[in-house]
Amino acid sequence: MNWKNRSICFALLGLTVGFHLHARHASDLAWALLVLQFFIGPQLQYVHGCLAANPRRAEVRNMLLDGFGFGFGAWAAGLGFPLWISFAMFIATSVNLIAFASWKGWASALVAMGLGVIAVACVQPLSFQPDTGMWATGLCMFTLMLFLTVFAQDAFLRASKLYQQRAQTRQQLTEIQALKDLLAEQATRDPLTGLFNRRMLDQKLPQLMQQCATRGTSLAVMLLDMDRFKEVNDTYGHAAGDHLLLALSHHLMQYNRSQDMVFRYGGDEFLVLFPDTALEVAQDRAQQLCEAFAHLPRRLEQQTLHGTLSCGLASFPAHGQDVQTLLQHTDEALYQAKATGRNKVVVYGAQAIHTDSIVEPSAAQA
Ligand SMILES: Nc1nc2c(ncn2[C@@H]2O[C@H](COP(=O)(O)OP(=O)(O)OP(=O)(O)O)[C@@H](O)[C@H]2O)c(=O)[nH]1
Repeated sequence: MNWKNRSICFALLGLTVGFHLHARHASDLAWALLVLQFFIGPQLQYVHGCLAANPRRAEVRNMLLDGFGFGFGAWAAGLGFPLWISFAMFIATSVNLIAFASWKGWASALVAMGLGVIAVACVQPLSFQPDTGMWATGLCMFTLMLFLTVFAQDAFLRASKLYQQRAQTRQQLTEIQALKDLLAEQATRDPLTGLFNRRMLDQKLPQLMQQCATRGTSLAVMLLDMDRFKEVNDTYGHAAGDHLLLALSHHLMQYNRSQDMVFRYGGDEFLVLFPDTALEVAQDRAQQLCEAFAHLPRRLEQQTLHGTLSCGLASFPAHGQDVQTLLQHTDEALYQAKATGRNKVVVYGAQAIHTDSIVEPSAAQA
């Protein structure tokens, strides 16, 4: 309970006990104790709580002290257990401590109050005078009601805050998950073309090989490389080179069947996987793809860029039964295409086939 609510509830309880003391013509000592416990005490406890290294523990200590002090000890037992006052004090102490430590708190409230009774019993015989006057009873009921209301309101505010925090945490978790998904997606994509990168190839190729092996089909692997691409960069600049790379990636995606997968293998090299595809079919597709690309003029500002492609083809399981061998043989086929004049499709272990395309060099007419 906060300082304001605590001060008000204590003042009202002090007033209640005051009415009772007045009716009984209490001694000056009783009045002094009353002022000390109900009016000065909460302020001292507040200061103590603020200065404490562990405010929560200090608050529990304060409540136990309350239980001992105003509970059965100094007031309830000392005054002969006035019914309403004792009841209100017991409820207040119990509820406070239960809120902090559940049933353990309730037990400690009982112990604190019991010690209070024992303390009184040590100095005077215990008596039982349950009646209180109308004012004391009425004020006591009002105080108890106010205390419980304030307590419930406090609980409501804390629960609302907790609910809000949970909602925020859920929202943050959703955002973190979205970011994680985005990062995972970005980690598998080439930033320039948006195509899958080599990391993704490392995941997908073994899966597709396994899939084709299970189905008894073949997987064709095509490795493409732009011919004399360095000249494009050198002649027209890096941006023009990027432009051509993007054009090629769009072209590959257009020629792509839904089951095929296109990867940027690195630099000006692209790799296409044709699952469940016979080598001859893949070869035809490669042929068409390269020819179409070579005939496709791409305008960049004042220039028209042309590019031809060299292409190596290999097939699983015929040309390699593991990832490394298959890629190595595809690369060798591409190397052969380059070595034997570029602008052609070469199947691993077979004769090169010239692409019916424009004349090299690959780039450039204004
Ligand atoms: N514009 C651009 N150029 C790149 C990029 N990545 C690599 N390159 C360039 O691509 C060129 C690749 O050249 P190579 O494949 O080695 O040689 P080439 O000129 O294509 O000749 P051949 O392959 O033998 O026909 C290099 O000049 C790289 O700097 C890129 O993202 N953008």
